[in-house]
Amino acid sequence: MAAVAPSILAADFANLQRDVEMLNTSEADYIHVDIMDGVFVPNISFGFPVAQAIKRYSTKPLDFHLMIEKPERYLENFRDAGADILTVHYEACPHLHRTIQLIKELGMQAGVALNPHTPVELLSEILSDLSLVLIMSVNPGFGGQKFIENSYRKIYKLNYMREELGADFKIEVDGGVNNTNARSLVENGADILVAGSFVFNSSDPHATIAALRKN
Ligand SMILES: O=C(CO)[C@@H](O)[C@H](O)COP(=O)(O)O
Repeated sequence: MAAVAPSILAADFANLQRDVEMLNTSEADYIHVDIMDGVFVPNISFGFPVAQAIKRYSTKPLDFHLMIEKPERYLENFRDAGADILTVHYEACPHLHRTIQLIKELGMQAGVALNPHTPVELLSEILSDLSLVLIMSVNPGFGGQKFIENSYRKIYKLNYMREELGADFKIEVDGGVNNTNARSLVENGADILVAGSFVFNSSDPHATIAALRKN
């Protein structure tokens, strides 16, 4: 059984309260919140006021994915905005170990995301410190992109490393996730499926979330 984290990036922002409440009454395990700064990725999503509004209405744990340069500047702000899990990018953190420690000291679960070109082996020295590793299966910045097939291999390798270490971090996959690849992703070791357009563009998001969870 997979956990599902619908990505709020694909919601109708003019009806954000309605869409968050729709997720509250679904089987979603988390709400995935994408923060983009227009520097680390070529897109800007939203900032603290919108994140706080999501928190105000959500009854689900919030899983924040920071696609921003130097995320260590804002860890406390995201804790205050309601993050339960805070994921930073390997590629955006020169002092990743310190950033992870700070996230944990602030009482959040710490995650690290990897861009499609970044090998999972680069995390070997900090895997035991993490609650989550996020494998990007598209280049970050936009919803609705095509799934990158090499992601299966990365998840398989990361799952092998997890077993070797006896570690218990979760493996999350994000980008182009749908009902055609969800089963293979879980078979290769993914625990949490992030899905944006596949959930929000479906005619019955509740049924879509429930079906993804069955993988
Ligand atoms: O982080 C990102 C994109 O950078 C994702 O969370 C997307 O929002 C997923 O959207 P879909 O590919 O599922 O439409």
